[in-house]
Amino acid sequence: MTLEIGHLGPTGTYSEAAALAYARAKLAGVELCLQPYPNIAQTLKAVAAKEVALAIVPVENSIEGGVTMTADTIWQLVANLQIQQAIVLPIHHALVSVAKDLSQIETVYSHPQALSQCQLWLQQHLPHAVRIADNSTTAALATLAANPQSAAISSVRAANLYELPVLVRSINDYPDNQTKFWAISLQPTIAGNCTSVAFSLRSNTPGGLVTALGFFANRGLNLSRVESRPSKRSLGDYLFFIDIETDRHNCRELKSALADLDAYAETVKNFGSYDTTVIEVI
Ligand SMILES: O=C(O)C(=O)C[C@]1(C(=O)O)C=C[C@@H](O)C=C1
Repeated sequence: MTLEIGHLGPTGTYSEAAALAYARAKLAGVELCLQPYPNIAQTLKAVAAKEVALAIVPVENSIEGGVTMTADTIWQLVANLQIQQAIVLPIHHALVSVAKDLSQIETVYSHPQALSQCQLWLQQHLPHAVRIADNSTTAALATLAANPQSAAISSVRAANLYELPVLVRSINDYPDNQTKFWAISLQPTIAGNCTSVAFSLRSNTPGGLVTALGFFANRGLNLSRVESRPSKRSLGDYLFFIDIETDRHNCRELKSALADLDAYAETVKNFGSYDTTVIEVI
């Protein structure tokens, strides 16, 4: 049987590299069919619509923080998306271009996350180049061969796939650049060292968030991430995304904390419990 895995395309993205790393670590012997999608929202919608069995999407970067399209889309989709695994990938950006040197480059294309992760380098080395946000780090690569005034921020792996020269290697502003991806499907997940939940509150009142987080603190459950996103209903109204450290010794506490949160919050979405695989080299 072939397993269809959706990821941000076109081919060569870090999301595709994460999908391949996940498959090597967890799906040995399974026949794969990788499906590139034009953006992260469409990748997640493809799992919800059962077009693909699994999607690999970026969640959080060590320099730039949360990938907002992923958080917003998993909250909005009615389907009960479940995280099967987190995959942490090292991210080493390169400047890819057929230009002879930097002085020829007028435009730099990339995903907004990658442009932000290299902003100090761009400011120092290409202060006059126009930065153009694209759907992915590889979206512009097919156009670069004929265009020496343009460059893209991409991986060396992607440059090789598109047979393009790497003009400068390792241009991210901080060398320890990592992005966490989630492998998401409709399969329920109940065990793992992290549980991800999102919730909205009934009203914006003093102590509302403290009360919600207290359900976990009072039971000795540690949170490893708290992130807020606008609810998009009104200015100052937020959704909260939390990651809870879990193991087989605290599942009773987790269950009762989630029951309290369910009763207290307006809407709660539980994206499941899962483990993390850290990839050293891609
Ligand atoms: O554009 C890509 O190559 C992606 O897979 C997306 C993405 C992201 O959204 O964070 C993934 C990893 C890097 O942090 C930069 C871009």
